[in-house]
Amino acid sequence: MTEPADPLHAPLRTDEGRAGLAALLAAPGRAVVGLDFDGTLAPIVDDPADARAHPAVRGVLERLAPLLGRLAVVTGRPVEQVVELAGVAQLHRLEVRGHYGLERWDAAAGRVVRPELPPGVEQVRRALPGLLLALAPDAAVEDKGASLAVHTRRTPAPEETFERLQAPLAELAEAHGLVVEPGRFVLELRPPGADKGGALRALADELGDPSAVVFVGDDLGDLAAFEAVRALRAGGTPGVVVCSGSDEVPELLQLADAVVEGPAGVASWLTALADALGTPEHPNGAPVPPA
Ligand SMILES: O=P(O)(O)OC[C@H]1O[C@H](O[C@H]2O[C@H](CO)[C@@H](O)[C@H](O)[C@H]2O)[C@H](O)[C@@H](O)[C@@H]1O
Repeated sequence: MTEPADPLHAPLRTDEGRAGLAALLAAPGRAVVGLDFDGTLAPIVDDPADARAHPAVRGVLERLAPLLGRLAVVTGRPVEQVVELAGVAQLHRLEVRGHYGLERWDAAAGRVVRPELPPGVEQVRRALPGLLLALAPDAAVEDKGASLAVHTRRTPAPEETFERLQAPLAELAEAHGLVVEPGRFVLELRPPGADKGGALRALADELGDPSAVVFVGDDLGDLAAFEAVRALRAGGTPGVVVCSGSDEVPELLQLADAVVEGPAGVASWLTALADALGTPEHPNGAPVPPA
């Protein structure tokens, strides 16, 4: 496939999205950019432990972080895991919000800030093996500390197993004060009270009067952030919603201002953004790497 002439603007198909990008380019130092991890920065793989950021991601985050008001990975994973899988441990000014905004990396203190977990997490941890043994013994549990994710991708019938587990896992979660977060062949039982929309709004509030708010995501758990961008737009803050497109979550495609082709497309779009911010109109542009 040939690259579009203007890879930054070409994917945008709405006037609101174009206005959001223009506002970001006009004042990048007051812009917020939030990025999901799995399926957006990292290609989807069968085993969550094998997920790694697309090879171009670390470099482009390094270029963008000093140019933007806030650049953050907003993920359903624990903070430390994403810092490791994205290879961004030393990355100055990159923020990471984990567990759908429940926890955050405090770079200054060098530690993760997280609230005390509700007892329901431990109760579900104990009850889950018995329930899965009866209903879907080949489903895999990813214990994320603050939540338990049940994956069906590696079962012989991923979709069917996912559907079979939906109601019983919702009941189990509810009985212990948790909620179910559905995703790409995953049902995650997690504490209530946080979502990616809240995490994105918190980043915008902390910055104060952002010039633009952008979110890039691929999955149902990103919808709250998509909605937050729309709500901010309704309140007068320009914004852009970008979907990392996949056949697995077609419902997101119509909800975005731009659709790019998975994590490779996201990396190219972010690179085009970094390139645009590195032009003479933006004297604070990215440093030129040594030859
Ligand atoms: O908010 P995210 O950063 O997108 O995290 C959401 C879930 O992503 C992971 O699962 C997904 O990616 C796996 C690795 O590619 C894949 O095997 C799985 O099918 C996907 O659902 C992660 O394992 C979950 O814990 C996250 O909640």
